[in-house]
Amino acid sequence: MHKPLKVGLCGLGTVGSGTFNVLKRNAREIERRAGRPIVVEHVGARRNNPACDTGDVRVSRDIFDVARDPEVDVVVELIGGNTVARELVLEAIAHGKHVVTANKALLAEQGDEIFRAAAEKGVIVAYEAAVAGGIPIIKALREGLSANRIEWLGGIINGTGNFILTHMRDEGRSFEDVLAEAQALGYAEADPTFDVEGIDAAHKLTLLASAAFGIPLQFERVYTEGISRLTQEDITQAGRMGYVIKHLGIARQTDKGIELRVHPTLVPASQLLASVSGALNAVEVMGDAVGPTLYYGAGAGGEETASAVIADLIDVSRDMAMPAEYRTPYLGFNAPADGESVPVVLPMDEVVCSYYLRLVVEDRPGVLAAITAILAENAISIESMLQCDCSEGANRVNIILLTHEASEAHMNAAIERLEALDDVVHPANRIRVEHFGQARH
Ligand SMILES: NC(=O)C1=CN([C@@H]2O[C@H](COP(=O)(O)OP(=O)(O)OC[C@H]3O[C@@H](n4cnc5c(N)ncnc54)[C@H](O)[C@@H]3O)[C@@H](O)[C@H]2O)C=CC1
Ligand SMILES: N[C@@H](CC=O)C(=O)O
Ligand code: NA
Repeated sequence: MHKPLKVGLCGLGTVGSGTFNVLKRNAREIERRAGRPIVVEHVGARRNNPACDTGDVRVSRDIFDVARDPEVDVVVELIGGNTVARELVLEAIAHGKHVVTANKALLAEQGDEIFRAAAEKGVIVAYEAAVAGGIPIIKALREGLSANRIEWLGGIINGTGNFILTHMRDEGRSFEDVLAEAQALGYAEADPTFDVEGIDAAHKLTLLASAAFGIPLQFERVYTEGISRLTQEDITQAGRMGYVIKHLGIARQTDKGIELRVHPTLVPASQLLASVSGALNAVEVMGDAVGPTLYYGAGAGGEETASAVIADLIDVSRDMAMPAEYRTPYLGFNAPADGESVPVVLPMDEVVCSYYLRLVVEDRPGVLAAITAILAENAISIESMLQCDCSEGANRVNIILLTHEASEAHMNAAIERLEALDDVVHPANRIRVEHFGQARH
């Protein structure tokens, strides 16, 4: 029989305990796939986790003992964050270990350093679990779709955010109440502002965009807006107009550069993405040869994410004996040839899309004319408009507009002038609109 692959498992929280348990439960199946047993040799954990019986496996309180253990072939980093986790991963690499991680914050922000160190040592760094949890989207982009020029991808890549929006819409529950439930279920990041302010989705989009377009990791260039300012009123009004509000990550190749953006988005209720509920994720990818493809499933959760961690372990087991230059590149592409350029990220001001705008206004003659004049002066044409009651009293109404495509710069300029009107009583609620797959003008 082949020698087992010996795993050093660091972090025994939601994903760590899920990984331990699935490795144990499906040991026979995994062994037949990997061609040898995959066994946990050494666990690094601050404390035991009642969800997981480590039996006679060696457990150290100091995770660096795991990274330095000569018996360990591959270190699985599941502690999260990007301080100690960075040191742990670099230490493991320095000791010649392969690494599997679910840590998108670490790779999106410090991936350059980590992949460079790994390349120098000839070790694998695998991260399927870092994007969309159990959905094999990194595998799809790096391998399954590798014949294609990717035109765009977009999707729901934060389970906590989608869980919150789903329950706010379907049950009218408050943001705080649903967030607390997502935390209790183990979906949220240690700091849940990463989920609700879009940072976690921006980390994931950074990794997706590099794997899709062969561009460097550029987390700092992702335009990032979260869901914390969305109102129940907008969720309801969008529904009345035939849309669902989803928090999306979008990366699109255009003639001028690559759009990289994360924000709440109106999606037509008839589209598949609109019906993705709860902590589920879905990513749609458009390849020039294959056309649209859709990847759907669990984006968060212990065993769900463990599924991707273990798939990476099986890949490590198969590929570690292969010369490094024949393995799948970390981000799916080899470095560009000398003199070959890669596309740049498009500044947000130059992004073009359609918009939903909700203005709360004093119900006085002339207000509508003033609004439409400002939009026209900024080259923004209106697709449809709705005036309806608002909850702020009889003298105030909601004006809701859907626009045709306009540039972000024009929309920003228009909003500034709209908000300066005496009769507009609040900052405008602006939500971008996407019709994936339909021709753009
Ligand atoms: N929870 C989920 O659904 C998903 C999580 N991830 C990622 O997986 C990673 C782990 O997430 P969770 O399991 O949810 O977190 P968690 O908070 O449940 O578990 C992390 C564990 O690491 C331990 N830990 C932290 N620092 C340590 C140290 N210095 N020494 C020893 N132990 C230490 C903590 O005590 C905790 O038990 C994160 O990078 C997260 O972003 C990725 C996909 C889904
Ligand atoms: N907090 C994340 C966990 C998975 O990456 C999420 O909610 O999606
Ligand atoms: Na994944």
